Amino acid sequence: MRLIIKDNSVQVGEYVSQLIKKRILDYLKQRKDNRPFVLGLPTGSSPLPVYKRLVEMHKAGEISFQDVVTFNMDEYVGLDRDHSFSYHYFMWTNFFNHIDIKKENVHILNGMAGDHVQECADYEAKIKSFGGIDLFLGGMGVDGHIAFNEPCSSLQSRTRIKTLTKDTIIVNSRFFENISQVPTQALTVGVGTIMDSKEVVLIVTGHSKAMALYKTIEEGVSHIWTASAIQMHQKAMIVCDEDATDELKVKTVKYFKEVESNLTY
Ligand SMILES: N[C@@H]1[C@@H](O)[C@H](O)[C@@H](COP(=O)(O)O)O[C@@H]1O
Repeated sequence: MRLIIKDNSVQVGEYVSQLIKKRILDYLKQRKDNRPFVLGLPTGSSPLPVYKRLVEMHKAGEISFQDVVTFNMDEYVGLDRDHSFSYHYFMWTNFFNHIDIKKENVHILNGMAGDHVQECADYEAKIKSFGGIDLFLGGMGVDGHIAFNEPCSSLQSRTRIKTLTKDTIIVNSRFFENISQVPTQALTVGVGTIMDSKEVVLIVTGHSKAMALYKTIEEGVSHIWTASAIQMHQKAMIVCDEDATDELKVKTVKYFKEVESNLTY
């Protein structure tokens, strides 16, 4: 696993957006067929600086998303796609409406699906039909969850419905007008779905994520801190800010800074 430590969330956003741009351009340059680049995406406050920079890069003519297919991590159950608190709405407002992605290339779980089991099975099949995800970008909950894989999720889980913990409902209530509006369930890709991606990149910013980052990096793989599963991934990277390293050992921080001073993307 690589750990990239930046001074603040804006620098994290810059690094991750440059990385995504490079991965897409490199892929399209060397591909031998018409298969698009397949990108997994999160919601939340952590990826916002990344979306902002990618939009700027697109507007500056540095990158096109015409040959990119996306799969979002999760969606609340019971919220219509036009609902202003839905992840559909979040993604279109903050990202997709401002780039040249084809509408049919955007995939987000339908939290209003009558048959959740079928919806989730179809989502997994759709990912497979594109040859899997090339890069899954993610965030991390304060309890170390990845997507909506709450503590005690199977580390081999696939896309399914999950009941949210009280902690997650409280933390996510900041996006709603009041806590009673926060849905109690979500559809989410599984830890196994994320682990199947060719590359995983997690954004972790702010002091509130320090314990989760420590558990993910310095302690063992555990279904309690589901992001820790990425210790088992062959190509995983965490990009964090200084505040998120507050619980890490000084020697861990020094080691990763030294390693990264000799590497580029
Ligand atoms: N399901 C999402 C996660 O995918 C996200 O990583 C997490 C952290 O969000 P934030 O980046 O706002 O801290 O929140 C939610 O629970």
